[in-house]
Amino acid sequence: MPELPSHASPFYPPHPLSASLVSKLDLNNARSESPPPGTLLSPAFTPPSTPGTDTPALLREPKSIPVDTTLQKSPKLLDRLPEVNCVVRARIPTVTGAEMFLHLYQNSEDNKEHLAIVFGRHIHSRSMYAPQPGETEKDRMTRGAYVGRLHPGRTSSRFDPQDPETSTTSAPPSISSSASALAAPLARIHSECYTGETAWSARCDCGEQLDEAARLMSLPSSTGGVIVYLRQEGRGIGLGEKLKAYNLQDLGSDTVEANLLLRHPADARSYGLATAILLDLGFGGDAGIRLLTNNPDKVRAVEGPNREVVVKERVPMIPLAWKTGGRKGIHGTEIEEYLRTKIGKMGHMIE
Ligand SMILES: Nc1nc2c(ncn2[C@@H]2O[C@H](COP(=O)(O)OP(=O)(O)OP(=O)(O)O)[C@@H](O)[C@H]2O)c(=O)[nH]1
Repeated sequence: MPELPSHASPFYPPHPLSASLVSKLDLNNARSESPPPGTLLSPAFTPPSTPGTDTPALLREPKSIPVDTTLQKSPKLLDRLPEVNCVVRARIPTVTGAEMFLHLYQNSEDNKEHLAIVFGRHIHSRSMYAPQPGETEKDRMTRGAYVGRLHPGRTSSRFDPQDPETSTTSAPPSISSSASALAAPLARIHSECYTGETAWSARCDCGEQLDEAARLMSLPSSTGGVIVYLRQEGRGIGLGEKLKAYNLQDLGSDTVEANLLLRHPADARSYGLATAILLDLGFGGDAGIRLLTNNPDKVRAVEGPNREVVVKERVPMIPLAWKTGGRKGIHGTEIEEYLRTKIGKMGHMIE
């Protein structure tokens, strides 16, 4: 096996045929005179909105409610936060035109790929920027540990002569040192929902909430923010068990009863990983965050055992159908029942 750079994947060494294939197909210079047939179009060219449907084009900052969690009964939290390490980061131009940086984390608790979806170039992961032994500048840029923007020919991860913002600093700016960070930054802790975010389910509003969080964090007036995307599908019970819960719901149970019938807690999630990721991204300390949620348990739990992160304000996530008087958003008996159970049995604060 040839010597590979430290960033090379252990599983996929470059295939000798790949270079000749690229030149044969002339992929780098592909220019088509006529549009490609519909059958060849990537889904990326078809409807850009996620199953949550689009949210209204309001350019206002969201309304938020001051929060004082010291008055709240503390939920059961781990004594210590888990360790997290951002192993790779990349810029993603999105279908709405906004740009975000996807951060992929490893952690000391499980083997899942938890993510942080970061809006704003001033928000940086500390673990990502820490130097690694023996790495080259190319290695650093390949794993995403650079300031500013990558472009062909760039040689330094720390300075970019083409970008004055990077040329005078050796460390990435932090969110707290950013002059524009007057309002507490927005944060959402989002739990994975394959059905609602990918498979067009109208049983829940998860896809819609993800869209709305991203929209708010990319408003021109926004100071940016982060969506911590935790892989705790089905409120922590996993997709297989959630699908069983759906069948029990079709047989007459609500979402809480279905979990209990399957011998799971009503909600099996925890948020220590989210707290640790927020800290890694510089969201700790008294400056606080504005948390996008309706879930009262989440508000205190996200702060961590010693209030390492402070939730200053809560931004309610109002279902789009309610906000638009039924003109947009998800409709149906299932979503109504789902929201009714969240309010009635789980105490969600959906005004
Ligand atoms: N067990 C179970 N999980 C569900 C069901 N519908 C959605 N989920 C999961 O619920 C999680 C989202 O939680 P919600 O209760 O909708 O909202 P929340 O995160 O507690 O609160 P918000 O921050 O206000 O969104 C995701 O992991 C979904 O996969 C269901 O019928 N049963």
